[in-house]
Amino acid sequence: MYRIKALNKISPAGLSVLDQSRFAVSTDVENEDGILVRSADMHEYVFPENLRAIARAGAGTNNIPIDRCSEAGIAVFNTPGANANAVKELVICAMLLASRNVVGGAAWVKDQAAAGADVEKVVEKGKSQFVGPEIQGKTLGVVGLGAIGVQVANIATKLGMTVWGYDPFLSVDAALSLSRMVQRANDLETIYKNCDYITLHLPLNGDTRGMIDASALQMMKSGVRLINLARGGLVHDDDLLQALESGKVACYVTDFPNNKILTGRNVVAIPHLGASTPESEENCAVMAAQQLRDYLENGNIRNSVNLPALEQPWSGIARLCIIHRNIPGAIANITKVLSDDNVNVENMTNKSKKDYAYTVVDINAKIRDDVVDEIRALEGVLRVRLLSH
Ligand SMILES: NC(=O)C1=CN([C@@H]2O[C@H](COP(=O)(O)OP(=O)(O)OC[C@H]3O[C@@H](n4cnc5c(N)ncnc54)[C@H](O)[C@@H]3O)[C@@H](O)[C@H]2O)C=CC1
Ligand SMILES: O=C(O)CCC(=O)C(=O)O
Repeated sequence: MYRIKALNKISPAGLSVLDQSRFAVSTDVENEDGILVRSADMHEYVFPENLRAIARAGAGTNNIPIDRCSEAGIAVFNTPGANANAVKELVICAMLLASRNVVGGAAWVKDQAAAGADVEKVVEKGKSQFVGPEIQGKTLGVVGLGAIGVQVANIATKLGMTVWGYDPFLSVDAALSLSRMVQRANDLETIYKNCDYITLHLPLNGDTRGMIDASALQMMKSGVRLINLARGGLVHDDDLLQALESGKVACYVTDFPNNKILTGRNVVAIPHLGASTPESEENCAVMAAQQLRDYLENGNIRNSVNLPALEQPWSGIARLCIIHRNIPGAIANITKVLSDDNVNVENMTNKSKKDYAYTVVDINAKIRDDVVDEIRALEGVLRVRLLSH
């Protein structure tokens, strides 16, 4: 029985992937084998000895200490694309909210009613203060052309916008999905200087933290509208507050409000609702649970952010799953331990991702615990699991 801890509310459709006869899922299980998580901050999380995998039902993994997981031989999964449509739809909404001051207008109407005014009369008099431009004919800059950015860029062309996209690491899949109407920018400056609307769709990491700072804002068009449904940390709050105050930024719509940014003028704050649709929550939960199950039961890896993709059909009665450093001699050392003990390898796959590698070995005979321990003790080996079929 595998023990799975859910650190956030996970859609029941996802939980149903984990058959109750083999998986015990709860919020308070101890020494868990796997974790299902959405946005819970895991940076201070103490890993129990048994923990083998963390599945993030969502895209961003900045809430998970990836390096610490890798060193502990814990696979981290996410669910690329599973919530992209939900975010795309909210970005369209955000662009309109950034333009038409629906939020300000709606609050004003309620205030009028509360103050005893005849609302039908005052709306016609007062509405001019909420005038805002159309998005058709304007220029949109999309920073990050992954699962979400591509969808946003493509649909914006259909809304009559001129669209620029920037992504220095554009994947082949994303390039193939991107509309030919979207112009590729070679640098951020092109986006900053040319766009009336800028929307962020890239991960928060050491390179991107605080990228929207005074120097970036200075390059932008006066009255630019900034949409951030990616992560709050991409923006330097103090610099943005100044730009809002001066009117350089006409509106900032964020899915990641904090107390500081909420003090700014023309800030539309959404409580992290980008992926909060039943469809997206279900997609993410199902995908995360399937990946977690396949890893725990079969050692297969799909959509891991710290380990290579590897899927091997079973061809023996037992399977060794070895996470190790990506160093010369690692595979030779493993096969030597096996051959010294007369263990015949039926099938074997090795894949690497940056500093880490993963080797799956199928064998058709029982293997002694001390042989597994010998592999565990090899230089660079981080985690060994023995699965049976
Ligand atoms: N508000 C919400 O509820 C949600 C927010 N997100 C956020 O949106 C981000 C993007 O999500 P997806 O599109 O699904 O991820 P993705 O991984 O498919 O796309 C991210 C893209 O950003 C690009 N990128 C990386 N560094 C870059 C840089 N320095 N400059 C420009 N592009 C760069 C990558 O090459 C990749 O194409 C996530 O990392 C997450 O932080 C994602 C889903 C829901
Ligand atoms: O689970 C959620 O609601 C957060 C989604 C998100 O931010 C992500 O997928 O990166």
